[in-house]
Amino acid sequence: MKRDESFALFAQIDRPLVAPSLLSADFARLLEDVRDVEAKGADWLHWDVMDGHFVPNLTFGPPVVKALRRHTDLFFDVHLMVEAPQRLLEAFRDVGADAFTLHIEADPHAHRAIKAAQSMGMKAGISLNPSTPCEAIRPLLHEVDLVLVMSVNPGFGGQAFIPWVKDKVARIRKMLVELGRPHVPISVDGGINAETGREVVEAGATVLVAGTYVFGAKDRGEPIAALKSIPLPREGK
Ligand SMILES: O=C(CO)[C@@H](O)[C@H](O)COP(=O)(O)O
Ligand SMILES: [Fe+2]
Repeated sequence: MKRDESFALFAQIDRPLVAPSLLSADFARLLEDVRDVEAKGADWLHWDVMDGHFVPNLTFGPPVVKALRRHTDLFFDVHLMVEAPQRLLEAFRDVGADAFTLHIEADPHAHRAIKAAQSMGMKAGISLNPSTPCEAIRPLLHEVDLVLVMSVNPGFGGQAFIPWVKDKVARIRKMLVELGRPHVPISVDGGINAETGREVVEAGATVLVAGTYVFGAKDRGEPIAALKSIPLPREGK
């Protein structure tokens, strides 16, 4: 799916979008892995940016995004697990990030950062850790373009899905419906496979981020197709 198509589609889609998480790709073959998942039907690319402070891990930053931006027209979904994420707005805009998603726990001025990201032409997302209550993001639901619900504690790939996060997805979808914004995408991130993917889609998710499940497969086309075959619940169900 091309960069400029994906957000216009949320009011019409009947299946979730699939965002392979590059954290589980082979960093020595990043371009080959990106080309592979693109050819096999990935809708977005999910970038886990970590600073060693907000989470106890370090990954990649704008230079790596820039290097791959030249090779693909996929939508770049940037998940910032960093403190003070607003410092990085320009840097990620300049290298071609499409969505800038910050953690509510990382920024007491999250609303300012969201408005700034949008004014720079990026989609703005808000993310919350498993133990952060949904209420913490409620005021922002009026204005965000994307909600990223963590279904593991952020920092690492390959962790087990936390099942009670499904209730949070359902609560956030209900809040969005009540606000008259039913098509705002909810993305779920952590421990996603065909089974957990189905569960979160039933709860209201419309984007599935998957690292280990996609990049750990011999043929990445199989997990991508399995996630894309999950039907979205019909409206009014
Ligand atoms: O943001 C994160 C981890 O902090 C994720 O995007 C992971 O990369 C998902 O990996 P899997 O749980 O699917 O292996
Ligand atoms: Fe992520």
